[in-house]
Amino acid sequence: MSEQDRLISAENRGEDERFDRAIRPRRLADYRGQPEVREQMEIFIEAARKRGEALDHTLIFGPPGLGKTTLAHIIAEELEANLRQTSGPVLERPGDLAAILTNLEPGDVLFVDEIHRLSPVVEEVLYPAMEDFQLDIVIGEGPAARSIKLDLPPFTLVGATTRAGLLTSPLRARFGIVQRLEFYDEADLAFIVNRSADILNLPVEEAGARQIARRSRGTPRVANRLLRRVRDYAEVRASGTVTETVANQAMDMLKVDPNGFDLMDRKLMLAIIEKFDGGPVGVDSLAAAIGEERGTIEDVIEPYLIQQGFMKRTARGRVATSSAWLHFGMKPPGYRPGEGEPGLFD
Ligand SMILES: Nc1ncnc2c1ncn2[C@@H]1O[C@H](COP(=O)(O)OP(=O)(O)OP(=O)(O)O)[C@@H](O)[C@H]1O
Ligand SMILES: [Mg+2]
Repeated sequence: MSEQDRLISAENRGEDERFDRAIRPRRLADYRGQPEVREQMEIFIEAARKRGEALDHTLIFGPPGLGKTTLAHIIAEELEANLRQTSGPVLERPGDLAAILTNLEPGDVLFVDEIHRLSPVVEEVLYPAMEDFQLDIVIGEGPAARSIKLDLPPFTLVGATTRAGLLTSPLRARFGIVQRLEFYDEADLAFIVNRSADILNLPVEEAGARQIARRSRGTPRVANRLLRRVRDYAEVRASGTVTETVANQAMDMLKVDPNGFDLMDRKLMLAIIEKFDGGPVGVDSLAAAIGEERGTIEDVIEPYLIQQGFMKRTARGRVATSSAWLHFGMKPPGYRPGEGEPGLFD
């Protein structure tokens, strides 16, 4: 199964985007969960507004589908500022960034998605722009080349990344506000499912919403995607209402298990257990063993498994925890009866 086909992949694609526009929260008050992030941003935004200044540059990081893009849009909305949007890989040359910067209005929010993928020459242009609202740029080539300095209006750079670790330290140091998004708990995901269902005019029973929330890998995008598939099932195989039974049947059919693990999660855990005796195994060997890219393992698959305690990252590599062995009905190495599920191997 490729990343494209992965039902609970947190990647964003076509159908999602249309649906996204309808259900994406637009104000901080509708941004569910992430209480610390919300409280801090409320204060920073209000303070900036009161002073009539641009908000400090803000870096948002966390695994895919947790709400980085959503939060960037909300920040602009709450500041009543224009949002200009671009991304690291799109800005190929310094001139691409210079063109955007010189068109900014005072107080604008410039959202740079995948900011860890900026090329070094483009990043150089960003440093003085962020720090002093100045643009240093070389025009022309050879002997005719000259360097010019331009003043920029005060603006807010909002950067988003799934990999804070890949940011260069000079870039990281230029963000006054750094927010890390966490996986969502079941109650928040159930709330998000109910809100989306309302917008879709889809009747969902509380227990049905709970089941979807439970199997969403802690990720709002996954919750919304599962809701859409469960809706299909409810309309074709049932009366159209998402009850607990309908939700469970639909998700069993989709092979999303009660922990929210899908085929990729299971493949990864099983590879560590069966091919590497439970680990530790280096991420590159693991990537080769399951035919996945290292980046996909690091960004998309393992953060949730680690957060749920099914996998560990150690200095010597990835390790499957006893929860992972037990999940597959296998006996973890060094397992003593009485730990984990009682009686299973007695
Ligand atoms: N806090 C939230 N409350 C309600 N819905 C949310 C929240 N965060 C995200 N969502 C929903 O989840 C979807 C995915 O969020 P978003 O696109 O912002 O994720 P992302 O972190 O930018 O992902 P990626 O890394 O793939 O760019 C959005 O369409 C939005 O509807
Ligand atoms: Mg995004």
